[in-house]
Amino acid sequence: MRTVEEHQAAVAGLLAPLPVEDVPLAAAAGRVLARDLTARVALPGFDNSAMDGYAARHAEVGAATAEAPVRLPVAADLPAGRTDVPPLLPGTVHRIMTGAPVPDGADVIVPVERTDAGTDVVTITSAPSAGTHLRHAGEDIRAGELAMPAGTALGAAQLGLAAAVGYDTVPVRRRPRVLVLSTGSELVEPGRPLRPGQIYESNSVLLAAAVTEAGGEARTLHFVPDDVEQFLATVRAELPDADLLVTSGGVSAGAYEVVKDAFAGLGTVEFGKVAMQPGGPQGAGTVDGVPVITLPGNPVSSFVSFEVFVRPALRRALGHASPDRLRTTARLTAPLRSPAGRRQFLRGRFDGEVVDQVGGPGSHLVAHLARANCLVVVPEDVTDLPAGAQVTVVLIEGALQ
Ligand SMILES: Nc1nc2c(c(=O)[nH]1)N[C@H]1C(S)=C(S)[C@@H](COP(=O)(O)OP(=O)(O)OC[C@H]3O[C@@H](n4cnc5c(N)ncnc54)[C@H](O)[C@@H]3O)O[C@H]1N2
Ligand code: MOO
Ligand SMILES: [Mg+2]
Repeated sequence: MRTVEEHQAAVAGLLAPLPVEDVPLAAAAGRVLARDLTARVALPGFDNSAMDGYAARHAEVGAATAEAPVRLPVAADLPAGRTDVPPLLPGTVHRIMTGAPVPDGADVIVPVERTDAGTDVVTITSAPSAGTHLRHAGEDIRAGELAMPAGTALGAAQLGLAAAVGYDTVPVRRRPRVLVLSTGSELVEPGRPLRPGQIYESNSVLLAAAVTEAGGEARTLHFVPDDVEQFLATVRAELPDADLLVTSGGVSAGAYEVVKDAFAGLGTVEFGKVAMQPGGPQGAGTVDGVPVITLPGNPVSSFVSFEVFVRPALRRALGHASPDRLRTTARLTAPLRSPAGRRQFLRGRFDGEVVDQVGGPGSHLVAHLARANCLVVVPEDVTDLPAGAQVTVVLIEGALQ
């Protein structure tokens, strides 16, 4: 039996880093920076005002009070965007807006609230200390400095920074094209009538969403019954254009294990057990040179297997600096038991401090899975944990990451 780490390594080894492409910023949310990005300009690009008010010399306005105000002529008006900024001559102020360049000679911005807002002559009734409300060129980042290293996940803030330092496109790795194919003669398309013994097919949509969430491009093939010919015909038609095929079902010990049977004499897919629960039966390898990962069919097994094996491999291929989910520790609200020799990935609800187990260990408990926001990891050598014990939790809900 393989360890979780051994199978993770086998799966990760199937997927090479994807080619790099330049993508417009507006289309780059959720992508991963493939190369270091250096700042093309400093931020701020020039000394500028943090407030609407008056650029002044502190020596001339610092003593102003309501009883003894300072009155000075307004020599220039500096809206944001003004590119020709005259220097500040002694005995004058410039009216200035937030973001406008600070004129040479000014060493303080007096906010408009501390004045009578005059446009020709201004009366200043108090002034902040020297240097106040000035934003200095390069204090955020200097030109030529590393803005973001390769591997940075591009969210809102990161894309904002890329634009602010002068990029209209970013180099990112191509999204992996992932085929999703579920198997099972009991499966029926959701929305159709069910006959006794049939169930709605749910792994396709679950796995495709997981692929998308991991940064891949999912292509869902219509599920097939436990029929080797039909399975292989479907796979063969689509495989050449894919970076990865993920299947669900048909890999255990039954008489109709379609995935196992179909790949038995084909390619390099090896089937075996991994010391974990759920997600025991697994397979991985290549078919016609294309990586194939075969997940067990129980919905919770499929989900957990994707989390543990497929997601990190996809994120590595995408160049993510952090292929793993956020994990932390939590205290159990109730005792739990776990089989020896297998790492358990129980479903839990974590509130930032303690974790409740959600449902039992059964890998068919899909309603309970949907209520969980974390996986509770119980190591292979731990069989009993009392209430209050510290456990590792892996956060699986977007909102908590
Ligand atoms: N004798 C043994 N039986 C089983 C073993 C074992 O070691 N010895 N392992 C069990 C474990 S653990 C798992 S997990 C499952 C894995 O089975 P398969 O990968 O072969 O999957 P199936 O048999 O096709 O289905 C299992 C289960 O999941 C339901 N299912 C499958 N696909 C879907 C889908 N697309 N949408 C919704 N539900 C699906 C299916 O109806 C079955 O109930 O094997 C155990 N058995
Ligand atoms: O491995 Mo199965 O995935 O325990 O239910
Ligand atoms: Mg089976």
